[in-house]
Amino acid sequence: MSHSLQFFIPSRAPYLTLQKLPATSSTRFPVINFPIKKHSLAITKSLSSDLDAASSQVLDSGNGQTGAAGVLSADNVVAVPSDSGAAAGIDVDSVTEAELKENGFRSTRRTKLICTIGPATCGFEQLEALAVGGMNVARINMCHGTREWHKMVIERVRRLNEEKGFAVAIMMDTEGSEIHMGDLGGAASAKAEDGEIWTFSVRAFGTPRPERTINVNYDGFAEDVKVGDELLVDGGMVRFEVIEKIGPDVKCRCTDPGLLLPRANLTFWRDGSLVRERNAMLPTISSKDWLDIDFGIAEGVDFIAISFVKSAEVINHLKSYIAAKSRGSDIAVIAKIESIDSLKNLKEIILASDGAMVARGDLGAQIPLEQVPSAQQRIVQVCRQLNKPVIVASQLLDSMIEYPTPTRAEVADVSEAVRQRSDALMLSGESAMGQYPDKALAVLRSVSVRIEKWWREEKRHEAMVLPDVGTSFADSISEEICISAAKMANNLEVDAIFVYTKTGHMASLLSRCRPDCPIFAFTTTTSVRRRLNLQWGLIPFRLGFSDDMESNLNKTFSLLKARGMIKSGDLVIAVSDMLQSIQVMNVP
Ligand SMILES: Nc1ncnc2c1ncn2[C@@H]1O[C@H](COP(=O)(O)OP(=O)(O)OP(=O)(O)O)[C@@H](O)[C@H]1O
Ligand SMILES: CC(=O)C(=O)O
Ligand SMILES: [K+]
Ligand SMILES: [Mg+2]
Repeated sequence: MSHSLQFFIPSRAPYLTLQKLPATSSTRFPVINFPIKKHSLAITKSLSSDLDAASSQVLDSGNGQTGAAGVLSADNVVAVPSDSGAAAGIDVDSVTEAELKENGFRSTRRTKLICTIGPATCGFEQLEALAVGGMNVARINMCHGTREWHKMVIERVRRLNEEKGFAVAIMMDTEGSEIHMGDLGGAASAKAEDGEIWTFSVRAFGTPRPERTINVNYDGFAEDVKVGDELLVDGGMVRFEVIEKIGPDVKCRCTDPGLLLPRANLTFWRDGSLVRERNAMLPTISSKDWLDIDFGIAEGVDFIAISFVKSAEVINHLKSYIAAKSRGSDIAVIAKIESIDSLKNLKEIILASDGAMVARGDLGAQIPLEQVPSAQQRIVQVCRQLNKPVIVASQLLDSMIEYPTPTRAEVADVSEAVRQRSDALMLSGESAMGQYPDKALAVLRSVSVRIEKWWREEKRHEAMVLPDVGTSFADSISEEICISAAKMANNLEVDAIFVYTKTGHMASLLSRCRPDCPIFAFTTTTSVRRRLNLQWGLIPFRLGFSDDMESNLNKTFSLLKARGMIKSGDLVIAVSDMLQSIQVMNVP
């Protein structure tokens, strides 16, 4: 039985027709017992076949989606030659593969994990252990380390991806030009004791650094502070009171002792509020940041995270700079929300960006700590509504820098970020210089999987209204398709949603709906695949596909079945951004 429906489409989209799928589709992919079979609609965009039909037949899967029971060791990871055997051209990391085989679709982790790379994790084997443990994105912080060191880390992550089939993305995080201390002349830390007098100065001190002296990067420092001000290091980890100013030198008495770390952030407070005199005029992107950004573009990093964003203009400026400098490449810009100004201009900053980070470390030094949780919730919500990935960062498992188990409060904090359905969680010091980077990652992984499962079982999804984010009618169609597909997936309890997407946009629209099942995102380039690895619920694969959905599905089914990653009878919903349709089918 073949039906054809003609729909009147307004003249703004004359190329759209709405038709029923040919009977062959449902014959090939029988949708047993589901009325949807008979009403499977396809909205066909006839100008869509710009696909490279000859694109490669390689299939890569996402990495490290380890389930609750999915304990995998590094030696499980095998590089599969891409020209081997029946399932020709499959190249897949064994972490995802083993997980799908052993635990099925439902147990895959939806929340993505970011690890800051530092001295504790920069070796090839250490990076590999993180990838096996579920790292989706490796972050390098330009506040620390040399150019050579950053280059080495990028090369190692790349090699890991090439040799083992991972899709670990690289995020470069700029230093920004807020006020911070110097690098302590090479010392790892310095201890400030109660009542000690320290000198903070814009003067650069020689080596060895004189006792109890700290260099400050902001020229206006001595002019802007006043006697009686409170000086907070890293948002209050150590506190000083300003007692005297002598030219460029500011003498301070330690009132809350603690460890000073290299390049720690400095804020000063007067009468209970943050002082932002001329430092409010500091550029968001310093001259050093621009050099780092050039380096990031040249190295082809996947994300550039901009520290201390104050307005949307700086994001727009950077995006056009990247577009001019790196024609064709698509580096995503992540706005770090860590200042009062960024909270004030939140919506427009997020609209201009490709994603945002709740950078709670510095944010907690700029607003009262008790306001950080509500700010986090607001940022996560705005990002979800505007369809931008959001990262919750800093101090998630801070005690694990020193101890092998987290505190109960830390587990509760991680759970809350997962329950808010943020896209990604980030480790900072825990993975950069802590003693238990793998254990910290394992805690993020197991808490994520557990809380996601609990939340699905409870079916306590916030009924979030997802506003239109696109600007064209075609965009609205994509959004409606994704919202409907996600809803159908929940109601029909399907095993997975498949999305065929060249730019990744349809995949992100599906991710925004936070459906109960995982989303297999098939895309043609490794760079889009890596970028999708930041987004909630997406398992990104690279696959050469054509504009013929039936052959794409056939190919995908046989490739995945040959690897044991799906099986006959699994119920799947498929959407694509070429043929705009929703298909429901059992795997043949
Ligand atoms: N590349 C590196 N080399 C040495 N130490 C590093 C490196 N990256 C991070 N660290 C250490 O890990 C700690 C936490 O890392 P993190 O990236 O959170 O830095 P941060 O200084 O707190 O700045 P930010 O506000 O940008 O996050 C740092 O304070 C530093 O001691
Ligand atoms: C990550 C970061 O920059 C912060 O929390 O301040
Ligand atoms: K930074
Ligand atoms: Mg910060």
